[in-house]
Amino acid sequence: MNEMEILDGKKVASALDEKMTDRVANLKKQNITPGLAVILVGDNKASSIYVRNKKRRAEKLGINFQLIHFDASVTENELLEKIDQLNHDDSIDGFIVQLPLPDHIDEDKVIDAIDSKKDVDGFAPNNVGSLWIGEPHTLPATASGILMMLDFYNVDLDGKNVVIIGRSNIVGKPVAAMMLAKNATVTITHSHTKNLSEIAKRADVLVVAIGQAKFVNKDFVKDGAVVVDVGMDHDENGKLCGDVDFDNVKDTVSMISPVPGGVGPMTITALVDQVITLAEGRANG
Ligand SMILES: NC(=O)C1=CN([C@@H]2O[C@H](COP(=O)(O)OP(=O)(O)OC[C@H]3O[C@@H](n4cnc5c(N)ncnc54)[C@H](OP(=O)(O)O)[C@@H]3O)[C@@H](O)[C@H]2O)C=CC1
Ligand SMILES: Nc1nc(=O)c2c([nH]1)NC[C@@H]1CN(c3ccc(C(=O)N[C@@H](CCC(=O)O)C(=O)O)cc3)C=[N+]21
Ligand SMILES: [Mg+2]
Repeated sequence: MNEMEILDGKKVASALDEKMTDRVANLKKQNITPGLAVILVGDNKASSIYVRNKKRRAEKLGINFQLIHFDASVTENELLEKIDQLNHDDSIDGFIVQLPLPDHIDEDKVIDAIDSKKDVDGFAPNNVGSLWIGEPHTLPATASGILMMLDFYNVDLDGKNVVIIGRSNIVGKPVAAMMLAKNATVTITHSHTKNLSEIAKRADVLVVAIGQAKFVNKDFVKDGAVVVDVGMDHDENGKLCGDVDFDNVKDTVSMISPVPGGVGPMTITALVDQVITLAEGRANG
């Protein structure tokens, strides 16, 4: 049995909050308050948790947080109008449109409408392009938060075999880009992947982002692997859980991020860090 270490996102987040609080205080001396807006459509569970925790953290750090909550029946045009307004609102440094959107709305069209300078999710096509070729303007928050967390625990990615399960634009692909930039050997897997557990078992670092409660068990995990669980799922009792069956793998892994208390708080840290950085850019004209 291994000595297992918890990748404690909550702890890392509070450690990094101190520095961010100082940066916000410095901005306020220059009469600048970082501004973050969030557009939420409908009431997706994972999205609602995200909104609640962002609001809490933004208020704690002294960031101006604005929630725009539309009913699921909102039209694409109403949404695009709101985006245009935020693009031109000087008090808002960055904003995000929470995904998924209802089926009657074209996600690509919505993302395209976001001014890439305010795109704190890093979703706009030119930000995605910059991420893959280097020197990105903004970084997708979840991927960025995962890298901050691994860095905090001194997990070196250079030369490591990384396997990512899930290829979404919001998690899987940006994690791949960022880990590739750290010289990891990256494999991206998805629902068409054959022999998934065998491939996953080759990973030194396994990142799971699929949205299937407790899907990954020890058949997928090499002895001593580092496991990052991105899932925000609910178990059969309606309790929040991840994509990884924590109890099943805990004696196999060397490190694992729990749900809750792992990647979630780090996503918020990365998002807020980015908003503060954009506000600092505004302060420096
Ligand atoms: N903590 C955080 O900060 C965040 C958490 N999340 C959570 O992470 C999870 C994933 O989110 P997201 O990336 O948006 O999900 P999506 O639904 O957009 O993508 C899921 C991906 O997983 C793949 N997949 C689904 N089932 C399987 C399977 N059985 N085997 C292999 N691959 C599979 C899909 O494959 P295919 O492409 O072939 O369909 C797809 O690529 C969710 O629980 C979500 O709530 C998301 C964002 C941030
Ligand atoms: N455009 C867009 N960008 C996103 O980054 C995005 C999105 N849409 N849609 C929804 C998902 C989900 N997501 C979460 C982030 C943090 C927590 C979080 O704070 N989790 C806490 C929950 C603790 C609790 O309050 O119970 C934790 O894991 O400890 C949850 C979910 C970001 N997402
Ligand atoms: Mg849609």
